[in-house]
Amino acid sequence: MTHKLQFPADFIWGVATSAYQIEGSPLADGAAPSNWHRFCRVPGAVLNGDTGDIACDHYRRWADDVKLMKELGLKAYRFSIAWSRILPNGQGKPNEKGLDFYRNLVDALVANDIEPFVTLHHWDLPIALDDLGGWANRDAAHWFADYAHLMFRTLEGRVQHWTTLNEPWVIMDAGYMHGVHPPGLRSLEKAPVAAHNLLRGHGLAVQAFRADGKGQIGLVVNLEPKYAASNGPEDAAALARAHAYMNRQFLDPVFLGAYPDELAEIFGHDWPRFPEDDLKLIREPIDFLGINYYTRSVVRSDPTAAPLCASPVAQTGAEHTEMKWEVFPAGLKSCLLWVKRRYGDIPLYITENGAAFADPEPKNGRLEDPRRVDYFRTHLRAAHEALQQGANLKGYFAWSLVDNFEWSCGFARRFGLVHVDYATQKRTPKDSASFYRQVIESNGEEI
Ligand SMILES: OC[C@@H]1[C@@H](O)[C@H](O)[C@@H](O)c2[nH]c(CCc3ccccc3)c[n+]21
Repeated sequence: MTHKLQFPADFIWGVATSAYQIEGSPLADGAAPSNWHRFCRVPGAVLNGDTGDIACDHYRRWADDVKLMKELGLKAYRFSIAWSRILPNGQGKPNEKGLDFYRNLVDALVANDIEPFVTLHHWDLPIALDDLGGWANRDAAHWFADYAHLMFRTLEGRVQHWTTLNEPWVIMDAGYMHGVHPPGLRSLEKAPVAAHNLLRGHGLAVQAFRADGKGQIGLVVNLEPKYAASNGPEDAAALARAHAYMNRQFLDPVFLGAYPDELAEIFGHDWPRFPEDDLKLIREPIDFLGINYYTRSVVRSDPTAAPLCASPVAQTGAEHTEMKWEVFPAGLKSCLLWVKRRYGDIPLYITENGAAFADPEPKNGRLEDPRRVDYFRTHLRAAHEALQQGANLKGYFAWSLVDNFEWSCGFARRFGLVHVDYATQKRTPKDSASFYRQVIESNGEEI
């Protein structure tokens, strides 16, 4: 049964990808290795020892992939730029062939009336910078701002929507707290420093954009609404810590100019003293916020799970994706409304939303993925409800255009609207791609 949902006339419908997950050719045309190129080679770091060496071969197949986006009726395409193609040493002399790749991609998108939404950094840091301490080095903020400034000038006038960072929380939590992403650290001392430098880099890049960028600039965060496992005070306190650590840690400084108090409690004596001027820089106003939403979590107090002392409670009765994430569309609506209540009426984009399911193989050029169709349907309805209740939602980007390299899960998790046969690189649109094309054509009426 479809509902007649009305989205705003200028609502932007797109899909999202990221450089390391789809491009392949990591060392082509003067590019230097990234931290992920090296991390994939650490035994055990990635399932099945998969790497992004080929991925979806998008670096070579980009023109056909833009044609595919056109066929899918997409109005916008969110992608990231590989810093290590642009500045192989992370800083200094630009690599013209690296710049050419993104100039050509953006020109092809614009020629096909597909709006480019550019993410400057989606986790793949040049190894030269990783070797200088990466985001734990206070200079990282300046390396990032210089790279951003170069991209603003290079793509000036062709790109109207920029975002600085994709999910600084994941860079900090996975890379510096749990060591499951590069640089593979488990350091209570370095994690908050890295988070802070990510935010400083964001602030400096926004300042550089204000100086001579064109268009709009924002930040992309992952939000995961937290629900207490019980009404008890311990679970309420655990909820507050988990919510502060994942959802407020980056948005409070950007929009309110201060870190959540819970972070000092969580990190204890490892929580640094940050200069007031840093917080002023981080608060440089942005034009929009990108929200990546996938699931919620139910948390309980767990004194054995230091430093957060909050652990997730499995929702055994609920539907889950292949990532073991609960399917919980209501969480998307609550996220959007929470941001408006807490931070004001900043324009919002859902910059990622999607699901990995155990898809069948394509048959006669078709692939039935009813669970993914249902995931998109229920989440688009939730987004529409948020709109009706006042969310300043401007657009939606499905994750992802194609099956791709899912970080530590390698190619074993498929999020694509389009199936990729990695042996042949053949693309096959799934039923969810047809569903999404109808959603776009009807501007949300056919959901
Ligand atoms: O896991 C699916 C996608 C990734 O492929 C994207 O690169 C990344 O932006 C992204 N973020 C999230 C939600 C946050 C998260 C990241 C990693 C692991 C668990 C949760 C899900 N995803």
